[in-house]
Amino acid sequence: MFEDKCLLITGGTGSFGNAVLRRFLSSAIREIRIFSRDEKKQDDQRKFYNSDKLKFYLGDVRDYSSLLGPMRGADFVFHAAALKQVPSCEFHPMEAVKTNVVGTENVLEAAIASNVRRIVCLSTDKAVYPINAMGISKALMEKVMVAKSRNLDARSTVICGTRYGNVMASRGSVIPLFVDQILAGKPITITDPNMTRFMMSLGDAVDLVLYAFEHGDNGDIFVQKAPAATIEVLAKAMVKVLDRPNHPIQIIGTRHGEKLYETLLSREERASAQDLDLYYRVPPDLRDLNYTKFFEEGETQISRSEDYNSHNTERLDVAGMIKLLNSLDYIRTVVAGRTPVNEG
Ligand SMILES: O=c1ccn([C@@H]2O[C@H](COP(=O)(O)OP(=O)(O)O[C@H]3O[C@H](CO)[C@@H](O)[C@H](O)[C@H]3O)[C@@H](O)[C@H]2O)c(=O)[nH]1
Repeated sequence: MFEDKCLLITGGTGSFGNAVLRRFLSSAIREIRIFSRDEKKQDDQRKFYNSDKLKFYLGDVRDYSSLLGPMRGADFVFHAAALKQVPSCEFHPMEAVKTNVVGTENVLEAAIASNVRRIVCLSTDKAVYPINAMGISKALMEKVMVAKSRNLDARSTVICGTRYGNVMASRGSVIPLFVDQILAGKPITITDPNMTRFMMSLGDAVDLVLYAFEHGDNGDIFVQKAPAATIEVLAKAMVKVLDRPNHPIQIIGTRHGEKLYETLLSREERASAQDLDLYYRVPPDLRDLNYTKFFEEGETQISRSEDYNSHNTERLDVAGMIKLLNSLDYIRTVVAGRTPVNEG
């Protein structure tokens, strides 16, 4: 579907943008536009990929006018630009609102005005039952996405979204941290041994977004069914994979804004979601804008439903976690004694 087409990636210098480039640059796509505010990272990308298909646009999603040039003539948009660090959003919540909420509205308005055919917005499991400013701003981003998609004619523009969980071995995340601790001979720091997280690779995340591009209707949100593991299982698997079975483990307690488990689908969403084997598709709430039904009609199906979270999904044991870790390029590189490059 991307043959001879132009794709714009907002936040294109991030881990997701790079994963898309690795997947797409040798395809029949005509042009990939990278939109970001990071001049230095754009320069690095330009040198690293050295491809005529790549075009760079400096700008910020907060600035509507900076989006107009790159949108003109684009067929598809991946909207990946976001503030996604939990602590920084916690301390600067309005910055999260400006980038994640207002920025998304700007991207969608600019895309609609330019007749972009399909837009996929990236969200996170932290947007479901959110407890921190990052998750709250992403939840609102999803609402903006669904509201904007409401009156669109699908023959001109389709806007949909994806949510994914922790990307294994992404920059700054727990797997590279544990590797550094093990290699430096320092104890592995575990927050809470019983805390669970979904385990997805960067490749899974790209597959999910591509699926949304091909199959999404206006307002849909797609979620990948993923296994989960406790942090204790992850730590035990890591010391085995790195062949340090007796490495010390220290429990440090839960960090600020952190949940015991993450949720990919709320109870309501799971009740209405379409099960697509590998994925769930959550259709938009299309109740009429008159609001009457909102107050008068409940749904018994929701009362019987349960959310989809990292506590009740398929649970990996140590052997299963080891297998998954060994499938990551990052881990294979570490085990081979070479300098690893993060998955994202
Ligand atoms: O020293 C540590 C650090 C983390 N963890 C646990 O490991 C899991 C995953 O942690 P991490 O890889 O830091 O991911 P999250 O905190 O879930 O979220 C990270 O990944 C998100 C998605 O990319 C970003 O939005 C967040 O800012 C970033 O903190 C959690 O259960 C943590 O409690 C530990 O046990 N010990």
